[in-house]
Amino acid sequence: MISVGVLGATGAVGQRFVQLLAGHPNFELSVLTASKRSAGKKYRDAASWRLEVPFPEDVGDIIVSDTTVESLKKVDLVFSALPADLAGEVEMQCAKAGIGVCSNASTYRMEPDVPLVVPEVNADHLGMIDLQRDKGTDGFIVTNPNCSTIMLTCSLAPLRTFSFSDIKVATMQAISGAGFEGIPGMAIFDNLIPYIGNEEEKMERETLKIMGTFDGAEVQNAPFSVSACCNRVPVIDGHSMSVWIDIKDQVEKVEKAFRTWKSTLPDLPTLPEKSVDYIDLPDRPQPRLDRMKGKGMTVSIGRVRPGIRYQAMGHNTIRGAAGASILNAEVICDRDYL
Ligand SMILES: NC(=O)C1=CN([C@@H]2O[C@H](COP(=O)(O)OP(=O)(O)OC[C@H]3O[C@@H](n4cnc5c(N)ncnc54)[C@H](OP(=O)(O)O)[C@@H]3O)[C@@H](O)[C@H]2O)C=CC1
Ligand SMILES: N[C@@H](CC(=O)OP(=O)(O)O)C(=O)O
Repeated sequence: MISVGVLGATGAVGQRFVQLLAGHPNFELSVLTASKRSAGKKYRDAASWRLEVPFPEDVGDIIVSDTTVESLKKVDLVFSALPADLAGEVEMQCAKAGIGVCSNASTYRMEPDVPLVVPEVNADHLGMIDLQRDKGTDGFIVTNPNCSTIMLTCSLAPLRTFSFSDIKVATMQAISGAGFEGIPGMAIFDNLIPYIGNEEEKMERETLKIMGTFDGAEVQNAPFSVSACCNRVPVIDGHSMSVWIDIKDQVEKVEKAFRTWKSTLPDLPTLPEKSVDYIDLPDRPQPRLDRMKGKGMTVSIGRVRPGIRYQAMGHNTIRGAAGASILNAEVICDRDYL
């Protein structure tokens, strides 16, 4: 078993990590960190448990630690669910201390030697870990993308064999994406907020890095353009998006690609049977009905129409955050980087 820690374990993504890691066949949860407000308390008292699944009693007595590298001496790998403005320093200290870091935070995503990985799309970018090691880092930092970017890039994986140059996307994002204390009920109930700070820019730049080619030294960005409009809607979990991609006159072939595409990854505990699932119904995918498909790791696709236009949806704190990071870690172990 590999001993692991979760940074920011009491938050919306942190609780998902704890849920998904409790009982994981390869990772043993041994350290949970949060702010000074929570440090020193038992996890069951520090985390106000807000997920729809029962609290994992086995980890309830772990004493929450301060988020410092000293607290993490007994772990080999940490999953980071820290706010981006706090993640940078401690993640780098961990990597330098020989600990592997799989991070949700946006801090290092665009660094040239940091892999930004959706394993079904660009697992080969993990080769950037060698670049970090060449510079003397004993551990590593591997990041997963912004939650909406993960849904978009998963949906693009089956379309790589087509020729296209322009993608437009309009998102409808769940409120859990802003964290537990992120959006007051009075702001979102009976409403839509047509702005999520920096989200459009992140979707536009991260997609090009993920879909780009890594030659062993650097990533050449993908040669297409992405234009995003991001909206917050009163859904608890599940980011939806309408996508326009300039593939001409090939509706049936695109639909077939969505139905038949399979990733080439080996069997891994968090890899769903279908990373992309095409639903042949006129009013799907819907967050409430489809977000838990593949234990929350499947991106559902529907409504392929001429243009090409289609709809995509996935669970933002599982496929879009904690589950994505755990899958990255499983691939990292499978490739002997840890
Ligand atoms: N929510 C989502 O869908 C996604 C989130 N992310 C990213 O994941 C990260 C976490 O987001 P989310 O879980 O939503 O955020 P939350 O606000 O729900 O949780 C924040 C966590 O960070 C801890 N924390 C806050 N301040 C400090 C501090 N000064 N020192 C140490 N720990 C601190 C909190 O601990 P305490 O309880 O003690 O305050 C809590 O555990 C962010 O970087 C976010 O951008 C990425 C993809 C999707
Ligand atoms: N901004 C996303 C969640 C998030 O935190 O993304 P990022 O990790 O890119 O900041 C949302 O609100 O749904």
